Amino acid sequence: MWRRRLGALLLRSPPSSSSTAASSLQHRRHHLLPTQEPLALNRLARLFTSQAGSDGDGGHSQKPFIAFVLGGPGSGKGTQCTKIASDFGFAHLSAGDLLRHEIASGSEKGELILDIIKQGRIVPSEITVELIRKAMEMSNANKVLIDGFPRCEENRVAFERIVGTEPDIVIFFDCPEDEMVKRLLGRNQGRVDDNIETIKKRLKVFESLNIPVVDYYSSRGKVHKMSSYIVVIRGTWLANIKWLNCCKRDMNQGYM
Ligand SMILES: Nc1ncnc2c1ncn2[C@@H]1O[C@H](COP(=O)(O)OP(=O)(O)OP(=O)(O)O)[C@@H](O)[C@H]1O
Ligand SMILES: O=c1ccn([C@@H]2O[C@H](COP(=O)(O)O)[C@@H](O)[C@H]2O)c(=O)[nH]1
Ligand SMILES: [Mg+2]
Repeated sequence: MWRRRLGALLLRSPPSSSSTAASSLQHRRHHLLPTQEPLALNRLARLFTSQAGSDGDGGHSQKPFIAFVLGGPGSGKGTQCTKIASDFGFAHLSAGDLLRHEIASGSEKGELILDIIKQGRIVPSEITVELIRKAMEMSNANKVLIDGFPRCEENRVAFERIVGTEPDIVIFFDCPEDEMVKRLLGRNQGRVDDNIETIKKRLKVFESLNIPVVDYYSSRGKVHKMSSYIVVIRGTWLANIKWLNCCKRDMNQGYM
């Protein structure tokens, strides 16, 4: 009963088909793996609370449990990571936020980073990996979500070489392009890259450079593909009605 009420609360209006800048972009779906249904999502929740060292005591010498969180721009990585971090006790390290902090520090590196972010390109691996490595060390956490990294194969190789480990899992938020554009244009956080020109570039970079990283980890059985329409409430993943309808349609079309 409570689930049904929550489902109703999560009901959102269907996407508008108006001729926004978003609608000119193709709606693409990635078919690397089937998107997981709600019960399967809760297996991930169990993984977080069992295998992921939840009984650790913080100050430890063991390698932390690492989850890379990937997805296109605006797919909801930051939003979901905030919830996962508070529900499951993960440290949340956003690569984009670390880069923005570096810009805010006024360093010389920050100027280079700002220029790259404005163009929707990828910051050199040594810079990003070093920021992540330091943040991991400072957090001293035994469970870490690394949000929005690695962006490309070169990032991935640099992380594995410098930090000396692979992620335990990769969470991939699958989101249609028109939804991502709509979310980014409505985000309203004053980000220099939330404008349609940069968004188009970020989407191209995502398709050409980030998807190969997801493919690589898929081939190693590490990817948990999730719908970007899910929400996490008190440790339980719930799908909203719009996503369930989307799944039904996909099943009818033989996608799942
Ligand atoms: N499930 C959702 N339904 C609707 N809007 C959402 C959902 N998840 C996140 N949003 C909104 O979409 C916008 C983008 O979300 P978020 O910042 O989490 O994305 P992101 O993947 O971290 O993006 P970026 O790669 O640009 O950092 C935010 O305004 C957020 O509130
Ligand atoms: O590993 C990374 C992460 C981010 N960038 C650059 O920052 C922006 C914004 O990142 P978000 O994750 O969307 O906050 C991204 O478009 C890249 O330009 C990066 O180079 N490497
Ligand atoms: Mg983000």
